[in-house]
Amino acid sequence: MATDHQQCPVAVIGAGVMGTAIATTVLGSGLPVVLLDVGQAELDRAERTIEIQLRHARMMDALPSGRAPGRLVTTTSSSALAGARAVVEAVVEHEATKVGVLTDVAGIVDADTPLISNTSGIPIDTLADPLPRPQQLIGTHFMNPAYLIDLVEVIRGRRTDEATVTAVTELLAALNRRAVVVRDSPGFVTSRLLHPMLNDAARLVDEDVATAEDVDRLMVGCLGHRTGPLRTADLIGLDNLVDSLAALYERTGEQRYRPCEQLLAKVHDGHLGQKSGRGFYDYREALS
Ligand SMILES: NC(=O)c1ccc[n+]([C@@H]2O[C@H](COP(=O)([O-])OP(=O)(O)OC[C@H]3O[C@@H](n4cnc5c(N)ncnc54)[C@H](O)[C@@H]3O)[C@@H](O)[C@H]2O)c1
Repeated sequence: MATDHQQCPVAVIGAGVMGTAIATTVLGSGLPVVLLDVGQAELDRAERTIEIQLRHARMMDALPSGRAPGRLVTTTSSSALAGARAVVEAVVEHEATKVGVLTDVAGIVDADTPLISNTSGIPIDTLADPLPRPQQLIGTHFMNPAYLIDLVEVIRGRRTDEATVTAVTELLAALNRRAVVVRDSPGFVTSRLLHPMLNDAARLVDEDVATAEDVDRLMVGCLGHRTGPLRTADLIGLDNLVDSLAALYERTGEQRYRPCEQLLAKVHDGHLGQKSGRGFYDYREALS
């Protein structure tokens, strides 16, 4: 009997900030997920976080209504991804790691399975280059928190084919997500605009022009930002922000992308933002 591909799980690789939130979005839409990470501890934490995020998403009316959550399977073995409907790669923002993961999974899933990277800014064409089927790679830049934000930046690589674009926009529609499709370029649209702004905000604190609180208060109160750039940086994860800026700097040579000392020092000290309990702000009480 032929398998109905729509009923097959969505594979999510990487159970960090984004992989967990993407898994919540898919599960909350009633679709099954197989979530892979290299560490069991990350998977255990993700399972607990998904429970909380599902409740939060329902409270905020952010997911399709009237659907029972899909089934979650967690694994450290990539062979468990065989038969996936689509693969979403959400591992760290390092080109070699992403290419390794995508190459491995391309050899495991069916030949027509779309491969999706959630990279913040590494060009899709660069990631596609070493793959056996580069036409099946596409970028979906889910924003954080993915289970609350219904718009997704979709990046069509130079070689991404029409079937992949269609399969991925259909999948996003099943998640009640709207897509804006853009062309490939370092940082695409959102990271190219947002990341240097976050870097500059950290630089202002570095130069003692203003405190983190005052930078954010000005951006919220005067310019209508929702939370301010430094709270946003803490939400993203300062390690990921540094990696994303470094990836953009490496590809463009533009100084505005060079991670500033303030960010590098915080990452060096393990102050990664919300996920570690401290960043520009202190979250330890909320986490305890
Ligand atoms: N954090 C954000 O706000 C945000 C927003 C949009 C896009 N992104 C992008 O999403 C991706 C993931 O970012 P994140 O913030 O979730 O990172 P993270 O550091 O929170 O999580 C990364 C996860 O990947 C896992 N991992 C590393 N190597 C792996 C491998 N070989 N196989 C399987 N798992 C592996 C790690 O154990 C970790 O759990 C990055 O490309 C990032 O740039 C992040």
